[in-house]
Amino acid sequence: MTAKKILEVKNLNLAFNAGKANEVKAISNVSFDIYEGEVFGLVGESGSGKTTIGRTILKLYTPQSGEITFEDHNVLKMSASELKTFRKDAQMIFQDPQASLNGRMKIKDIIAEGIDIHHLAADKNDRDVQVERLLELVGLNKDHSSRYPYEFSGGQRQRIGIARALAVRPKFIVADEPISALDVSIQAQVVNLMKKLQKQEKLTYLFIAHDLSMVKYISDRIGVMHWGKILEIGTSDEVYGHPIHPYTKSLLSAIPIPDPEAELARQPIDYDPSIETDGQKRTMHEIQPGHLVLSTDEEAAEFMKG
Ligand SMILES: Nc1ncnc2c1ncn2[C@@H]1O[C@H](COP(=O)(O)OP(=O)(O)OP(=O)(O)O)[C@@H](O)[C@H]1O
Repeated sequence: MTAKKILEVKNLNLAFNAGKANEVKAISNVSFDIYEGEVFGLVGESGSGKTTIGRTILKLYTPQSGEITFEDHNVLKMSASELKTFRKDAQMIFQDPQASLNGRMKIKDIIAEGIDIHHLAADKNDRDVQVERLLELVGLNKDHSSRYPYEFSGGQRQRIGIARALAVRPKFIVADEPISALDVSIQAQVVNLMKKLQKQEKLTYLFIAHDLSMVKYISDRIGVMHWGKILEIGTSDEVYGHPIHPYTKSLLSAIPIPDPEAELARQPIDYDPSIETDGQKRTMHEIQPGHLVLSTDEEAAEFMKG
């Protein structure tokens, strides 16, 4: 991992329907950084705010407060030309490849949409060549470029979604639960492909997932979310090997173990969320180098002893 930050998120707050009776505080004071060339995994149960963070970073939602910096540019205050570059550099891979591909468009036109918008092809032939290269890159047959999405399986459609994201040669990708809609049998293939492409194309990912084993496998560092807050951040090995926050401990204790004997002995740990609702002020404390936990000063001192 290089030391240069590609993305900095500071004190981000976002509420849907702000000020109304149905207000939902989706992100509360969230801060984290992503370094160039790393995979940062965001895990947490459904509704914890993962998708909202991903979409806010890509400027699809506007937060009430906070800062987002991408390659030293303030994302929330970009000029039109900065925004155009940002829209090329930062891409998204969606959860449901079925819903995210326009069924009436040929694969080659879906993949080349960004190439056309950003004028990245010299001519029609160059466009075709680029699409063929992308199809091969994601493990699909280049002769299938004139087919339609319905002619492909779920896993193949997600490969098309990946090719579409890569077409504009991005630097950063928000992958929002890219495998959750796929058959378990092909989830690993798609994650392996994403991992290979990340290395090969020197990409940085924000990888959103609630499947903890996949996120551990692909991520360099992990942020654990609950109720709109990031509770713990650390390297995958640290967070999985030495979880500190009671919520992370509980989350990890719920993962089934493939070994039958170990599975029988597994003790799920209950979580008492009063640690989040007692009204005390909590900030991120570095308990171990690079391993941060949302806590009061007293809790942090206890965690450090532990
Ligand atoms: N457009 C919206 N309008 C109102 N509330 C929303 C909207 N989008 C999300 N929410 C709410 O914001 C909270 C966070 O949702 P979000 O989708 O970010 O969670 P998530 O962790 O990504 O969940 P999932 O894994 O189910 O996608 C939830 O309470 C959700 O109901």
